[in-house]
Amino acid sequence: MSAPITLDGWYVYHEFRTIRWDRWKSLSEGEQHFVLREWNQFADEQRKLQDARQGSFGQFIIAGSKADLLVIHMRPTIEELSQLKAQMARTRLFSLSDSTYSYISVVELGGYNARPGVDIEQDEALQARLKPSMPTHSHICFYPMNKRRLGQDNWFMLSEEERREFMKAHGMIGRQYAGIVKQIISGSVGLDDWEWGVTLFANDPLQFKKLVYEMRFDESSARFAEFGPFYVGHQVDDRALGEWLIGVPETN
Ligand code: VOV
Repeated sequence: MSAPITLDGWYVYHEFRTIRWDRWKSLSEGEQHFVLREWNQFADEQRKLQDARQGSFGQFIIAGSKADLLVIHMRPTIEELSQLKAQMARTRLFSLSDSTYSYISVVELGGYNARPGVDIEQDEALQARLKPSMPTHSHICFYPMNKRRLGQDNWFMLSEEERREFMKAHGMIGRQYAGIVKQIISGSVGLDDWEWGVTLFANDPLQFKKLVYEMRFDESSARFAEFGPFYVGHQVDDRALGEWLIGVPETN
């Protein structure tokens, strides 16, 4: 039994934050705008790097009370992610918030995606999947997961053929959501507490529920999947982030 070959791309850093609302509310409006301007400047630098294909960046507001904000960075190295952590820690927005969860992983594709005779580095379509720009869909869903190792349901004891069959059925369900839900699967064995990070993007958050529910009935999930905490939210530009933090007067 040997581990399947994977294609690994950029490292991924999910950082979840909760705002210290008491401290935020104690700032004057001018101070709040200053905090936002500083953050927007940082975000702008990240978007420029993304445009130059040197990394990937997204900012999201998370629903529910597990977190308020999610920032995602992708970079070629772990060191760059640690640099970004320190850079963000130096911003006032991060001084006014606490980390509630973070996740480190690396974008992962099945080895069979490599085309025979084609250099992976020269395969533009593959490179775009291994080093993805942040999808522009309005909504995001993130959760970490494991494949079970329990008695008869031990994913890692299956033969290559069995695993391939399971993943084929899994992929068939996923394909029905082409153009509706985009997935970034990142491997985290040896990097973080779970084996994979699942980051889904869609313009209609109900499609997350439909897809994940459908997959629950598929054998690869029904028998083998174990899940960590789920997060759902929406992607924000700088203006929407500012309005969410400062509060906009209701119009009626
Ligand atoms: C948008 C939907 C979608 C699509 C099209 C899709 C397709 C595919 C394909 C073709 C492949 C095979 C490897 C490769 O070629 O990349 C995978 C691989 C994988 N997936 Fe997936 N997946 C989706 C979506 C999707 C979801 C929603 C989940 C969470 C499962 C659930 O129950 O909540 C998931 C998980 C995974 C995982 C953990 C792996 C790696 C497992 C391993 O052992 O290697 N995935 N996935």
